[in-house]
Amino acid sequence: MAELAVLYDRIRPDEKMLFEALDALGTPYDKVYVPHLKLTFDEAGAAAVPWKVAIERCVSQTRGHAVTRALEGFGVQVINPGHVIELCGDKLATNARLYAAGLPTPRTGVSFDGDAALQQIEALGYPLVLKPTVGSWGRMVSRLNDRDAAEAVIEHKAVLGGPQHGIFYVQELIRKPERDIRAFVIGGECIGAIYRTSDHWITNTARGAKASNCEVTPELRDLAVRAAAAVDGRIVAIDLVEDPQSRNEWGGLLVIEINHTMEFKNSVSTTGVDIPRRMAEYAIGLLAQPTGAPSA
Ligand SMILES: Nc1ncnc2c1ncn2[C@@H]1O[C@H](COP(=O)(O)OP(=O)(O)OP(=O)(O)O)[C@@H](O)[C@H]1O
Repeated sequence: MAELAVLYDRIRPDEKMLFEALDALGTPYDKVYVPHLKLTFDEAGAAAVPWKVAIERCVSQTRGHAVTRALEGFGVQVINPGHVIELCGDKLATNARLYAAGLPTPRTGVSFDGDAALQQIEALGYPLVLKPTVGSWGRMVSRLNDRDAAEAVIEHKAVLGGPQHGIFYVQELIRKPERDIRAFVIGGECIGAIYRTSDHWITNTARGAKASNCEVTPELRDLAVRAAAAVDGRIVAIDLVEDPQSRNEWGGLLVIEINHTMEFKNSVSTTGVDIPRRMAEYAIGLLAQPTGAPSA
C-alpha cells in the first residue's frame, strides 16, 4: 500500500501514459480500480485507506466525483478536489464562476422552461449554440440557426423529459477560425497548449479534429491560469476560442469550458511537453508537504 493512488475505471492511453510516468519517477503508488473499491466510514474503514494524495482519472464523472468526496472524508487530497469537479463538471456552474471572476466567455444565457427559453433565444439572436450543462466530446452541442431549429430542439427536450432537459443553456456562436484551443494548467502553471482544427464548427478531437501545437502567448497564459484559479483547479485543461470580434485584454480569447479529468494523449508529441510526467511530479510534490496542502 502506497501513499499515492491513481483512481481509474478504465485504462485509456492517457492512464497508461500516466502510469508509465509514475513508474519512471520511481515513487510507489497504487492503481485503484474504483468499481472494485469499497469504503466504510468507521475506524477499520479509515485504516484501509493509506493514501495521502490521489489522482482521480475516472471516465465516469459521477463515479469520479463520488469516490473523491468519499476519500476526502478520510483526509485524502484528491486531484482534483470534489468542489472543483462540481464546478468543472457543469458548464453552467463553470460559466457562473468565470463571470463572477470577471473572465471572458461567449455571451451566455440560461433559462428553466421551454417558453422562457424560446423568448431568451429570440432576444439573444441567431445563430446560437445550445448545450447540455453536463457532457463532453461535443455530444448534443447544437447549433440553432433560426427559430425553426430552436422550436424543434426545445420540443425534443420537452418530450424527452428528465432533469437535464429542463435547463436551457445557450451561447452566442463565436465565428472562430476553424479551431479552438486547449491549454493545460498544472499547479497554477500553463505548461502548454494545442489547437484543435476541424472543418466542422465543433472542433473536438473526439470528432476528428486535428491537434497541433499552439504557442502559449502571454495573453493565453494569463487567461488559462486565471481560469484555472477561478475554479480552484489543480490539474485542468482550459478550452478557449478566438473571437475575431472581441477586443478584450486577452486578444479576443474566450473560455468555453474547463476539464477536470483532462485527456492529453494527443498533446504530448504535439506540444513536446511531457504532460503525464508533469502531472506525476505535481502529485508527488504534494506528498512531500506535511498536510498534503496544494502548492497552487
Ligand atoms: N459558443 C460557441 N461558439 C463557437 N463554437 C463553439 C461554442 N461552444 C462550443 N463550440 C465548439 O464546440 C466544441 C464543443 O463544445 P464544448 O467544449 O462546450 O462541448 P463538450 O461536449 O464539453 O466538449 P469537450 O469534449 O471539449 O469537453 C468546442 O470545442 C468548440 O469547437
